[in-house]
Amino acid sequence: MGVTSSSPSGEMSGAVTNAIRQRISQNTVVIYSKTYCPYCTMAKEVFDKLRQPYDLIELDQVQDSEQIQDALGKMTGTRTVPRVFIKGQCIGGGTDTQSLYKQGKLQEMLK
Ligand SMILES: N[C@@H](CCC(=O)N[C@@H](CS)C(=O)NCC(=O)O)C(=O)O
Repeated sequence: MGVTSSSPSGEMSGAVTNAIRQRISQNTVVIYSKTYCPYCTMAKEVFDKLRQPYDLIELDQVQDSEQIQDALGKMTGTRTVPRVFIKGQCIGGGTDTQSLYKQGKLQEMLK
């Protein structure tokens, strides 16, 4: 994310939040995930089925993951993974993604 760990915490969290905002505004679908998380797999499988590309951040494989999760918690009200964004809006986690898909609402959101 290009953020140094030596930044004061306020500056750091602002930079992390800005980086998330930039990412979700530049990609139709963004998934903040962890490689071993079954709910994350559930969300990824839905978009794979739809052949919908997504920007994927595996938080167990990046630096600053705690700060990113904190920022996601503040932005979306939930700190768990996955955090799934469509067109800049958080649609929730894995169960939410699957439920929206089954109702056909996810497909509508992607149009
Ligand atoms: N109901 C949530 C459950 C998500 C959940 O429990 N995720 C776990 C990982 S499998 C989590 O975020 N645990 C805390 C953490 O990894 O920081 C969903 O469907 O997304």
